[in-house]
Amino acid sequence: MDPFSYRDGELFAEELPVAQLAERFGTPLYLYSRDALETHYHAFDDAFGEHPHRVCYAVKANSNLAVLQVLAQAGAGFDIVSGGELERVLRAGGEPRNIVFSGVGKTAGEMADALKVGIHCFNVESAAELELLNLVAGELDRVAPIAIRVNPDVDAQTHPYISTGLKENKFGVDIQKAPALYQRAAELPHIKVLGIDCHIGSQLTRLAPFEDALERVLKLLGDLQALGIEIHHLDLGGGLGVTYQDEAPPARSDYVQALLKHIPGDLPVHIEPGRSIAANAGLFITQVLFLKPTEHRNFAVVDGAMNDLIRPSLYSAWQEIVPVTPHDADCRDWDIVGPVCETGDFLGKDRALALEAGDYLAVRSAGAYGFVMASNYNSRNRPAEVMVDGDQAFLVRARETVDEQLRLETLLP
Ligand SMILES: Cc1ncc(COP(=O)(O)O)c(C=O)c1O
Ligand SMILES: N[C@@H](CCCC[NH3+])C(=O)O
Repeated sequence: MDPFSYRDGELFAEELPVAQLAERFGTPLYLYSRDALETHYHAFDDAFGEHPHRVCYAVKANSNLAVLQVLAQAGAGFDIVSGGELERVLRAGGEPRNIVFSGVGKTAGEMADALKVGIHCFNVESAAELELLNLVAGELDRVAPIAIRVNPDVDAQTHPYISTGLKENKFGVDIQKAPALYQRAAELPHIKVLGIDCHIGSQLTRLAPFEDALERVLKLLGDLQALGIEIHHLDLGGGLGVTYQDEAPPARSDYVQALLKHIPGDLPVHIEPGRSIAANAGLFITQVLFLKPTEHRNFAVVDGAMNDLIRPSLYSAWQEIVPVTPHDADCRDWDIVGPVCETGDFLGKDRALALEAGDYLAVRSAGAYGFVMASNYNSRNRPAEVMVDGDQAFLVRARETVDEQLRLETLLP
């Protein structure tokens, strides 16, 4: 069920009118639905049935502490890519034994912190990282549990910036070279081989690339077994797409079933979904400041900008923009643009809307890769974040202030 739907001509977030929330918390504003986060997580979790698994939410998609708390309480594991994300998960009540650590550039300090709290697994992305992890674990007198992230060289058929499983991408270890690295790992005294890891990209809307990658991972599994290297889980990454416009990605349960049908026996499976849990659990709310029709284009200048939500500018991503309180003003095609001094600062182009200054607009599917990619460009304060739970709303991140932006800077003596 869509947590954001119209009732009596007004957009609601769960049981609350969005316009009321915009008045109460100000704009620009991110709104999240607790129910949607839980529903999306459970759709993955339930689809595994009795099959041993972990659904490790990819924290990078939306790392607000309250979002992590909701998912931790629902039983989620977490996929992290930095020491900052580790700290967030721990503060939100996530269990270290359900954390996997991905990323091509883990530092020795980040490795040590993750080892000390006892995370489940490091997803190692290079030979050099493996050697450093062995050293760091040795200094702490621990053994680091690892999977090697392999790059299977499959085309994820997604935007080139978010495709990760091609030979030319920086991620993972060439799957052909993985057996040798596993043999090296097996020799290292402070490394324990646990699994094989693979993540081929984001916003995938077809099952075929996932199945192609899995086929290659299963071939590697056989090769490793023949070498006497035991594998205790497969981590198949994240990447399931969502509907922004007219994409029709597979249902979460069909995706899990499609993977499970190839898995031998009850070999545990991990997945790392981010977008498919968070994107459609969030809205970005902005207010029209000025209407500026010109001979060439009609601009609606809003108070939200590329620094708040960068996906349209960065990837030419299309996200639906809807009126919070639709009315009968004259309908035309508007470019919804922000106050930032960049031509690329837009949230949407050519959107047929009936607009007046002061209207609130909602950008849909904004719960993933929204706030987390926000910046202070043009010295703009980052927006507030609110979690809606039924008929209650909680401010889960206050709107930033200029003082907070300037706190770390000093004038020269
Ligand atoms: C290693 C890894 N796991 C999981 C994810 C989450 O991807 P998505 O949000 O597309 O599910 C990403 C991002 O693409 C990633 O790099
Ligand atoms: N930030 C990207 C997704 C990146 C995926 C990270 N591995 C987006 O908004 O679509």
